Amino acid sequence: MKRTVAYLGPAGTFTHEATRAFFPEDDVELVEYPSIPDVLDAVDAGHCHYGVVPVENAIEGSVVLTLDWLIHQVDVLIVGELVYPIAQCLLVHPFQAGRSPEEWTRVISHPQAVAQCRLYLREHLPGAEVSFAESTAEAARQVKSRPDEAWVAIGTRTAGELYGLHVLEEDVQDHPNNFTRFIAVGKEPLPKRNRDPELHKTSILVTLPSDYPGALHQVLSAFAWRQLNLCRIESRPTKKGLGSYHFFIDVEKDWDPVLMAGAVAEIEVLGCHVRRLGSFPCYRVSQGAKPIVR
Ligand SMILES: O=C(O)C(=O)Cc1ccccc1
Repeated sequence: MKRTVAYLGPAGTFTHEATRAFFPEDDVELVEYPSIPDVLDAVDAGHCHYGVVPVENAIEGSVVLTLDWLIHQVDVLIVGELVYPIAQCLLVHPFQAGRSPEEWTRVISHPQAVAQCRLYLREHLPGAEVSFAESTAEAARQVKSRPDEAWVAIGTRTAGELYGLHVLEEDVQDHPNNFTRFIAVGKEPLPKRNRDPELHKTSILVTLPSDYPGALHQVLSAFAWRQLNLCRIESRPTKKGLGSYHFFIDVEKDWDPVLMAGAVAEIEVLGCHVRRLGSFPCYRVSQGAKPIVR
């Protein structure tokens, strides 16, 4: 039976490219979903074996919809990570391609993509109104559906090819070295893979019992004295009141019954609630690599 993988679609999103790079095998069927919550729900409900969503971008930071949906709405494991290069392109309908910069009336994209190009848009398309779409390829589809409008989508070169749009400009993000971290989620860990990962990580979600001086310091020291390297810590509101947070903590270590289990047990003794989000292999695609979407 083919394994199914849900991704933030439609075809031609950055997530689509990242999903293909993470699952290049022929016996994997990719299934598009229109939003990040739809991908996570599809995996949680057992409609797909795995799902891929963006979680963090080098310019814009966390994709908070992904983090919050993981915390509050679904019970899935993080089973893998892929860091993928992001080159934002301006895509326009071929009928409109001859316009000058001040004539574009609307820019459409996913909020993360818009945020990665804020300086560029202020300088080069100041007259354009911004509107948001659930994904970059959805924005491309909207531009394609209105040949009479001077609209611009921000997205992948692949979307330009798939939807027959003209690539007006490439690499319009405000900073070079633009990468997004994508996670693969599932109900079960991935079977052993034949590609060696760059490293393994463990993600946990820690909720402090109450706020007292040094509470977070105590949590962090459980990792520090075991020489466990933390590569990310991110707080999100518990939604129960201002000043109350969950902490996402990524540790550069696969799960093990001594060091990792010991650190988690120590944090639990402090009265914290700890949810294990997964231990997983991490991969990276370098800048300039050709997408393998098909
Ligand atoms: O995958 C996409 O195309 C998205 O719309 C989400 C996104 C946006 C910008 C960078 C990475 C992922």
